[in-house]
Amino acid sequence: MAARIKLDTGIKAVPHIIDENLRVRARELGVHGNTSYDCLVPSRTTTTVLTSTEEHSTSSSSSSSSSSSSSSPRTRTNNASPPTTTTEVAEWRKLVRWSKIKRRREGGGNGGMSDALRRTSKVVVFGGGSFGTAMASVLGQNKASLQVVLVLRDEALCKDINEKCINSRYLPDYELPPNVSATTDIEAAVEGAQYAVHAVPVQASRAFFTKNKAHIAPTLPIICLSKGLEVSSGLTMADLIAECLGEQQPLAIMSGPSFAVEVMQQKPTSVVAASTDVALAKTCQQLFACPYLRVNQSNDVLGVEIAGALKNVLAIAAGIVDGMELGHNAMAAIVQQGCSEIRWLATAMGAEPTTIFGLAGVGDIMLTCFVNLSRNRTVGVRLGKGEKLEDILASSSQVAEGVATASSVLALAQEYRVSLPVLTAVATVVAGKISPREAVYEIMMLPQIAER
Ligand SMILES: NC(=O)C1=CN([C@@H]2O[C@H](COP(=O)(O)OP(=O)(O)OC[C@H]3O[C@@H](n4cnc5c(N)ncnc54)[C@H](O)[C@@H]3O)[C@@H](O)[C@H]2O)C=CC1
Ligand SMILES: O=C(CO)COP(=O)(O)O
Repeated sequence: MAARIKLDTGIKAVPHIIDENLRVRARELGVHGNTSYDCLVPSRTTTTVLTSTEEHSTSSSSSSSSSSSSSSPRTRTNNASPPTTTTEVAEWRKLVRWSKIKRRREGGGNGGMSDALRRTSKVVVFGGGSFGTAMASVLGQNKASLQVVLVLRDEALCKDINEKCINSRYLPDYELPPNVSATTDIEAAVEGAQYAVHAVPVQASRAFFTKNKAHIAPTLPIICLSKGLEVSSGLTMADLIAECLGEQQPLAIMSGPSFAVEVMQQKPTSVVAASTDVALAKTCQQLFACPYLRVNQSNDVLGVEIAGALKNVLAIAAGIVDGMELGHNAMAAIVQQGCSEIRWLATAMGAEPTTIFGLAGVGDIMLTCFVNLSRNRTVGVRLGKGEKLEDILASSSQVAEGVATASSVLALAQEYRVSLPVLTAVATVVAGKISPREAVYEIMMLPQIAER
């Protein structure tokens, strides 16, 4: 008997990751008669439980005959009686039991300490702005004996962090764990570090790596949090890091909907760690995951990076719509169009469409486009209200990566021959060539098209 897996909890690959130990354990738990333990995962429609034979015959009949609608899973679900409370509770318990077994086996994340965390004694964090500080704080909390060292440029801020356990410039309301410290001495900071977390803004990253290359061992894995494209080259952070430090540098990109302040408040958050090195992506999961932070894993580095960079540009568009008080219909239309444009460009570049629907894509797009905590959205709101970009940027001490990234998007659109009306409009507004009002008018006047 095999339940269809529909639940979107980030554990979609459940049948593949349940190994023999879990099969044995599942038998102990009284899950009978299965060669597959898919049944440990509840289906969204709890009534659609097909046997392997039924499932096979259903799929073959639907491929051979389109007229036999009575045998389609949809019809059968509709005809089935509604689930009883008992069924739901039983299904829920199966999920919880599966989760407990899995956690006990792997450790970390939601309880015990993971292997990666156990064998790590020091992590260095490049950049102590809001996000570098927030993620350093997660690491510090995950293991009390872990040394977490922030590399900053400002001695006074280092003193503050070391003496008061507070980053008074970026996150003044939150206390940092005592094992998080700060220094301006990168050489001392990287000494003995097993991982480096990079949270310097994209446009400052080349200068940072070029200046400090001599101190960064070619084997030191870099876990990059920065989201954007370098203006001068159009490069993603993965390409920029490879260019600055060499192709051999181990690298993972972490991205997804994660406001620094909510991470500090320990509010439930999910991100994705992408690397071509599966072991490194898993290490990111093990280092950062905790009861309030889920870390999915991916090997689509390009997709995660393009989605993370472009969502900041789209957030400026969403902000403009709000600043101009164009209404909810306009907001939904512009954000949907932006999602399509990001998918068109990313897939033309070789990214997986599923990544665009994942945490780094639609997940972060929803957060950044709809929530006022976003600095990129705030830039858009103020542009939409008629403020000048120079004044907006001058009044903020924090980075809004979408402003710089916008111009790189146009070069990519030309290179990959993809038309991106909304993202192009943002780039042109940011460049001061048209007003937000003109941009909106022209977007509305574009020819009517088929959806794709
Ligand atoms: N703040 C957030 O909620 C999130 C931010 N991010 C990304 O993380 C990256 C960093 O963002 P934040 O920490 O928010 O930025 P921030 O503006 O709060 O801080 C930037 C940090 O980088 C340092 N920095 C700036 N220029 C530098 C240079 N030339 N050399 C060395 N250090 C330099 C600053 O001193 C500061 O410590 C960005 O790419 C952002 O998109 C990603 C997820 C969430
Ligand atoms: O990337 C972010 C949240 O995931 C932060 O977005 P902003 O840089 O727009 O604040």
